[in-house]
Amino acid sequence: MSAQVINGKEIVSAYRAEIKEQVDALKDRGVQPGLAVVIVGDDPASHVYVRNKAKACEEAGMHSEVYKLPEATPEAEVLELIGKLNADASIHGILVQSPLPKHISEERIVESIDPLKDVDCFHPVNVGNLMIGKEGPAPCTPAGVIEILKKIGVEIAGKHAVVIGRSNIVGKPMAMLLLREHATVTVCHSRTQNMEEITRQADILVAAVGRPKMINRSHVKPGAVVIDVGINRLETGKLAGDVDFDDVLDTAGWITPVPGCVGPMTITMLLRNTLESAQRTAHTEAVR
Ligand SMILES: Nc1nc(=O)c2c([nH]1)NC[C@@H]1CN(c3ccc(C(=O)N[C@@H](CCC(=O)O)C(=O)O)cc3)C=[N+]21
Repeated sequence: MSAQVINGKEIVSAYRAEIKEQVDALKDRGVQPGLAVVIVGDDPASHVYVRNKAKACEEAGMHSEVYKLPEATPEAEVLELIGKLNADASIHGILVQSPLPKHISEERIVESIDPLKDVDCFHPVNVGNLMIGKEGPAPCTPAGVIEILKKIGVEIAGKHAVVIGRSNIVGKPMAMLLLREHATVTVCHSRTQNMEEITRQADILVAAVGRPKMINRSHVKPGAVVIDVGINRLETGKLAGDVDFDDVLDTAGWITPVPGCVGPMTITMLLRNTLESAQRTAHTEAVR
């Protein structure tokens, strides 16, 4: 038996159509959601992603601004720009693309963003709110994974979900969102012993390691849902996930392709977070 390959394109386009409807409804009330993306330096991959984000915004009827700053920009200048964007009523979401040049502190940058405009959900206030289950944004990649699981109709509650990776942007918030959905959650990482034994217990396996094709059939329980968060550019120029897709195909029950699933879904969640931020602003203004 072969796994069902999750149709990312279909899920993404349906989701974005729903977002666009809500954007149109908000525009009728005089508010156009706006996203500002700040990119410092000239990492080619970052520029591709930033272009994709701006394009997705425009297609959804949102306003988008991209600030491309040279590699040598002093941190103070980036902070000044963020200060302006924080105060700009036409901007509801601010995203500072990582990685940043070494002379700039990611921590100071993230903490300077107004938590209400933090559509990445990287600000400590939003990370804390996520931990205690408060309303607000969720980080785009893990939020996208949850939406994918819901769209294919797999039950999360009570299932064993194993997350491989413990980064602040994917692994940790992923575990938290799965817990919110009532999964039993295990987090594996580079120091985990007998990892295959653990991952083979997973009903839902999320790979967020950042190493191409590391996960193969020996890690996967027959019939498991395998979600591949990895986006690794190979020397050939091709993209590879963290999962060895061909090897796992006959074992998994469901599997996400790379490219074409978690990546575009991440951008879709960025649109959702920006929309919701704009909706909250519109609501606050209406009740004032
Ligand atoms: N502050 C910040 N927030 C981020 O969300 C953020 C970031 N910095 N830095 C970089 C990573 C990476 N990331 C991707 C988003 C979409 C695709 C995507 O759409 N990928 C396509 C392929 C695109 C291609 O061909 O390269 C796909 O998987 O099908 C990839 C990567 C967001 N990131």
